[in-house]
Amino acid sequence: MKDVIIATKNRGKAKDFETLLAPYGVRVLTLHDVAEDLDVEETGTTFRENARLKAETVAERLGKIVIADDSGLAVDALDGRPGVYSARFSGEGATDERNIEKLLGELKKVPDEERTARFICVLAVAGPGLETRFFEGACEGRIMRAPAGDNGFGYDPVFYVPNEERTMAQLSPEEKAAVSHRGAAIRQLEEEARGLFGTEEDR
Ligand SMILES: O=c1nc[nH]c2c1ncn2[C@H]1C[C@H](O)[C@@H](COP(=O)(O)OP(=O)(O)OP(=O)(O)O)O1
Ligand SMILES: [Mg+2]
Repeated sequence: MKDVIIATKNRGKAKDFETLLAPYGVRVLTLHDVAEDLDVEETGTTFRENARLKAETVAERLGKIVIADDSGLAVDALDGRPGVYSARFSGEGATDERNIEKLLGELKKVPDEERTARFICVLAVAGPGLETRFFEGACEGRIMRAPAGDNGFGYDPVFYVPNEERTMAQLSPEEKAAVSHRGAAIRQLEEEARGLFGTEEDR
């Protein structure tokens, strides 16, 4: 079985990738499996810069092809915040719960029709002797007034997906894969980088 290395320590993200890559019959490995000690500082100011940092640092360490995901939530009423700072939105020791609390607090006075937002995902693929490539996806939605649903991770419980009439956390993993920013980015990658997960015959 072919291994695909994702340069992440986020287990929720890793689960998303397992669902997304299930059709390819590959095994998903994360930093927990291949380089637990490695902590890449996300010093960039764009998703692309941070995705590059994570992918290239880990690819260099391992001497293998690595995919990194840098993603986040852009809220229109907050001029695109928290954006690249989504994971650190509530400051030192941030958790998904605290980030959601801060977000709902900042949006308290924002009326329903102005609560539009999007999830953004940039994937970077790096490897020895390869020029790093990028693939992007987005998913449009609205920020709820209270969390709903137990699936997924991060801001999923407060991200309402209009077409599904549910929050991201109320979707099954397969349903999320079909509509998410991460799903869109993987489909871009699949289109432009055929062979990365093995040839048709390998599957
Ligand atoms: O599908 C998603 N559903 C809900 N929330 C999401 C999603 N995708 C990104 N997010 C949020 C979580 C975190 O607050 C930030 C990602 O930050 P980001 O630095 O890319 O990931 P991370 O620090 O959790 O793990 P790592 O850097 O090891 O991959 O955006
Ligand atoms: Mg991170």
